Amino acid sequence: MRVIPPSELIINADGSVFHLHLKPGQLSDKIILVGDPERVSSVASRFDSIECEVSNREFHSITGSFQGKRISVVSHGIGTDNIDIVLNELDALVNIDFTSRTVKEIFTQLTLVRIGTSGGLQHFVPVGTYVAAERSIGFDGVLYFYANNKNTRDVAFEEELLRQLDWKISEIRPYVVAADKSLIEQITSNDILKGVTIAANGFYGPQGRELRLPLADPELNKKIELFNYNGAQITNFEMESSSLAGLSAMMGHRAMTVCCIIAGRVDKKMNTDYKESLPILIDKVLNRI
Ligand SMILES: O=P(O)(O)O[C@H]1O[C@H](CO)[C@@H](O)[C@H]1O
Ligand SMILES: O=c1cc[nH]c(=O)[nH]1
Repeated sequence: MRVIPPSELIINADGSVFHLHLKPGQLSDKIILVGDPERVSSVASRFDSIECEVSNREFHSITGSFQGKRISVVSHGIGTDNIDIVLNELDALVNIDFTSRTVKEIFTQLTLVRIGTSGGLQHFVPVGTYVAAERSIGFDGVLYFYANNKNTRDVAFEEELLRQLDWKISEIRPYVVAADKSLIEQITSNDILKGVTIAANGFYGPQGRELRLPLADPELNKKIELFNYNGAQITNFEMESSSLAGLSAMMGHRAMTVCCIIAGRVDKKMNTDYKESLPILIDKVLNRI
């Protein structure tokens, strides 16, 4: 059996995992992920009891009980690269024996729902809408570093994307992955829109925002808005759903992202008071996970 060396799976002196500072046993198999460390407290404020709370860098975790369900809420910060850290460490906490440093014989499946904020890309996705990423388009490259990533990707969708967007940023090839189908059904019910979400590798240029630096392809967002693949249109921008869905599928976990639209990129509207509309989405997810 392969023993994973200390430099590859880094375990802190207190027995916790390197970045998250969580110890095996402190994590539930039902996990709510959020970007903002403060949002962790907002989710946990609805818990009936708190079992543990741990914080390191942007990673803030609370495990507790909500209406008889043991749930962990973990913040991941911003970006798909952070998801690589969080997913690998969450998976290690349940599927690797920290004493023997070997992969456990019995697999534990995690259910992960990311609750985020997002920019809307269609008139039918105005500020205030809740959108689940049934499919994600990754502008990042995280998935490409893992073997057999092609088995998880929708290559036909990717090729159509390159064609319809007349893709000019040749140094990057966007990839397409699906969220867990059964989890999408469980969480969306009939009051959350199922969409196609772009996980951009930045908030400004990669989402078509031009401040001082000109864009490599100023027409890209227009083409994104017009894209249509067998009736599916691209609904929104955020920054993590692709690597979350892709890595989870490769590891055998159930994962999805649901976002509250706070920026209307088509009609240029912005809701800076989104901290009002997120609690409603948090309650929906807590009740359905
Ligand atoms: O509100 P969160 O969960 O952080 O999600 C969105 O907001 C951040 C950018 O402002 C990115 O992380 C993006 O994915
Ligand atoms: O426009 C937006 C709003 C929130 N998060 C994003 O990534 N983009």
